[in-house]
Amino acid sequence: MNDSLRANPAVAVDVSCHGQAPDAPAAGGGRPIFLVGMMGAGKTTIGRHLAKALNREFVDLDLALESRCGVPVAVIFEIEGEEGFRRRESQLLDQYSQQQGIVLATGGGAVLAEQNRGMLKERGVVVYLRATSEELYQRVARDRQRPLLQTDDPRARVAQLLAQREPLYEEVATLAFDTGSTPISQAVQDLVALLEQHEHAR
Ligand SMILES: Nc1ncnc2c1ncn2[C@@H]1O[C@H](COP(=O)(O)OP(=O)(O)O)[C@@H](O)[C@H]1O
Ligand SMILES: O=C(O)C1=C[C@@H](OP(=O)(O)O)[C@@H](O)[C@H](O)C1
Ligand SMILES: [Mg+2]
Repeated sequence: MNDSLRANPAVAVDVSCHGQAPDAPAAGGGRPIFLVGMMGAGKTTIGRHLAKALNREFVDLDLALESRCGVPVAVIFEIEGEEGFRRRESQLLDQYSQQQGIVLATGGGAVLAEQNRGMLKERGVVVYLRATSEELYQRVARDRQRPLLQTDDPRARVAQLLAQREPLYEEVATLAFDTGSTPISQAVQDLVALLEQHEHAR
């Protein structure tokens, strides 16, 4: 734990953490592709496969934050609250969204800040991975890693967050893609085709 987050919460608000900054933006490589959507939409899973299929580097914002801070996202929430987490998330998004040629999986709440939405819209192609509330819930119900769902009624929480965030995902989206009943491998193939179509139409 290089950030002493748990050992000494008083120093935990060092927003920079101590990990490495992202590499300098690669020359060329195309505009970054940003995946947005709710928890359980498949941003992390599909993003990793999509990057491979497109021969791009994959970055997951939560994993990048965890690796920089040396603690899981849940611990950042525990110690700094959602506000502290969002501050770190915005800072990292600002850095990675300038990196050309990557596929970037954001966290589900990255669209909440207006400043983040601006970065996403201006800097890359934004794909909204969509699924119904029930599909999302089924995918994340047993997962202990998502602090916002550690409530008495996670199903209702997913529904409430989706209702609040859907307009924000739609606001930033260049393209939307339904992941509901599509197996992951098929979703990746379809997304590659959708992105190619989009590039040709530009
Ligand atoms: N299209 C899909 N169909 C079925 N399960 C999926 C699909 N996409 C993701 N999953 C599963 O849902 C869970 C959450 O996916 P994850 O990629 O972590 O979503 P996110 O990063 O958007 O929160 C994982 O167990 C993953 O395997
Ligand atoms: O929806 C959210 O606010 C969050 C989603 C999570 O990422 P995933 O969407 O990848 O699960 C993670 O960033 C954090 O737990 C908060
Ligand atoms: Mg994820």
